[in-house]
Amino acid sequence: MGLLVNGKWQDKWYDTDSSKGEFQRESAQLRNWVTADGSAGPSGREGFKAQKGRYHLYVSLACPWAHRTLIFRTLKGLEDYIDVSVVSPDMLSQGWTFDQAKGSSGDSLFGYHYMHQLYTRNNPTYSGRVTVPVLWDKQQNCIVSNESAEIIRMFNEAFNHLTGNTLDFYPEHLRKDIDAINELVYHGINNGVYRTGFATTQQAYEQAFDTLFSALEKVERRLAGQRYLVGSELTEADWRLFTTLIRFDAVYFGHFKCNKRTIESYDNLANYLRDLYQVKGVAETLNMAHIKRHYYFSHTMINPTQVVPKGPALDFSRPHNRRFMG
Ligand SMILES: N[C@@H](CCC(=O)N[C@@H](CS)C(=O)NCC(=O)O)C(=O)O
Repeated sequence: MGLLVNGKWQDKWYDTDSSKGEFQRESAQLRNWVTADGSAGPSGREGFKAQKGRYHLYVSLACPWAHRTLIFRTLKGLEDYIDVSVVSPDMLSQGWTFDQAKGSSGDSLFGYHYMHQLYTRNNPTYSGRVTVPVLWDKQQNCIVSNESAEIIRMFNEAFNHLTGNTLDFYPEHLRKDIDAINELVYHGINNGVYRTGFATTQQAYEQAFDTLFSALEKVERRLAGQRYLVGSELTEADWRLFTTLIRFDAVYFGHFKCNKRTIESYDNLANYLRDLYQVKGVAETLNMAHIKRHYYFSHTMINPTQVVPKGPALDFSRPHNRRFMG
């Protein structure tokens, strides 16, 4: 695990000394947008027009942020438009690798060994963490974006005129509600599990833990009266929550010490999770072996033996009770 400093790779764990043991996530730096006509998006520069075969998505199947982009690629029918390379679940001294002997598909564009090579191809003096997902532009030979929250918005609409798929997970009339629930879910839950698991003082851990479970309990109550987070329509807010929930009992509960309750023990959350998992195409985006291997094997400061647990037994294909809800 490490980062680039002026284009040079350094093997370094997160610094929590200067923040009283708190894990602070670095903001994504590469923020251009693919748009239908190539005009600039909400940030970054213009010149990234939606075209078949032009963009390549780099993901880890273990990573909840990358998982969002894979789900959107599937739900928006983009498989033939955007191809994918998958890194190995092990993220050790060189960061993400394309080790085919260890579960990676290989880097199908450049045959690189390491993800950091892609970042320095984009910018030879890059400084920052080398994260997935990454959306790459084959035409301009550069990174479009390394921010999953924005990549899913691009997938949601930029290619509609090419694919004819007009499913909308960020509809105009629900945007305010979606933005509001995203805030709670991001800080409390998506990033909350990391803040809990990567805390290096008791106080930072307990604070993150309490924030996490209070957010989960809020969501549990909300889901008592409605099928999805903002009502009866399935939106991006649900998919953003889903990728954390699906990893929770297998990884965050034990490895990140998020162990007040399992998701299985919350009636609404457990049924809701199965409901989302059973949406057509979604189960195929889940790779529990990569998930467990990544966290337990890569975070050697949390789990120095690198032993990966066999359990728990989980079955997300069991029936759920949410079909007839409003
Ligand atoms: N803001 C980014 C965060 C992505 C992220 O943190 N990905 C993790 C994998 S789960 C990563 O690549 N971490 C490597 C590191 O922090 O060095 C996004 O949502 O796209």
